[in-house]
Amino acid sequence: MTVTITAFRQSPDRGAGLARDTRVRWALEEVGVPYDVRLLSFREMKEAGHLALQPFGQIPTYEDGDLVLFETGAIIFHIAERHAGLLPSETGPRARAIMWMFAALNTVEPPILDRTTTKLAESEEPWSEQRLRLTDDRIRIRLGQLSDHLGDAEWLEGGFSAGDLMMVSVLLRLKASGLLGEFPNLAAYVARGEDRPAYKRAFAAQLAVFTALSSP
Ligand SMILES: N[C@@H](CCC(=O)N[C@@H](CSCc1ccc([N+](=O)[O-])cc1)C(=O)NCC(=O)O)C(=O)O
Repeated sequence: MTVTITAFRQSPDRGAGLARDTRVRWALEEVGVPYDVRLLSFREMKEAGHLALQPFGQIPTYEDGDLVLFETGAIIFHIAERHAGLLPSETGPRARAIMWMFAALNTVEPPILDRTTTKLAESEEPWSEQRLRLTDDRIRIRLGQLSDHLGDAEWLEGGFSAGDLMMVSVLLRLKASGLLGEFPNLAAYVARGEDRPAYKRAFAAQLAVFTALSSP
C-alpha cells in the first residue's frame, strides 16, 4: 500500500518549502519510501472529508493503509520508527535523537511561530514593530543557546537523525529574517541539511507543485 500525504494545492510560500509537508517528504526521501500526494485547496482542508482525517483542518496528513496520522512530529516519528535511516538503533542515542525532535518543536519553534504571527497577522497593529523586536530577541536567545551547544559539530548527536531533520526544518523558516545569519554555525548546519540529496528531492517535489500551477 502506498503512503499518501496531503499538501497545499497552492502553498502561500510559492514553493519555498516552508509548509510542513516538506518535512514529511524529506523524512520519506531519507528512508527511501515512495509516496503519493493529495493536494488540497484551503476550502477542501475545511470540508468534512479532510476534517475526518485532520480535525484542525490542516496539512500534512499521512495515510498508510488503514492508518491515518496528523501532526508532523508524530508522522516523522512513525516513519523513523519503521524505517532505518533517521533514528539510531541503540536505546540511548535513539532517545537523544527523539529528544531533539521535541526540542525543535517545543523549545525552538514556538518563538519562531510567534514571529510569523506578528509579521502576518498583527502587522497593522500599533504595537507590531515593538512586539517584533521582542519576538526577535526571544528567538536570538534560543538560537544562541543552540549555537553554543552545536559548536562545530556536523549534526546534533553524531550522525544525522530525525532530530536534525526537525531542527533544520524549524530553522529554515528563519532564513529570510536574517536572524539565522547572526549565528554562522547554525547557518552552516542548516545549509548541510539543505545539501542532503533527500532534502533536495523533497524540496524539488514540493516546488514542482507550485511550478505546475503557474505553467500555462
Ligand atoms: N502542528 C501541525 C501544524 C500543521 C500546520 O501548521 N499546517 C499548516 C500548513 S504548514 C504551516 C505553514 C503554512 C504556510 C507557510 N508559508 O510560508 O506560506 C509556511 C508554513 C496549515 O495547514 N495551515 C492552514 C490552516 O491552518 O488552515 C503539524 O505540525 O503538522
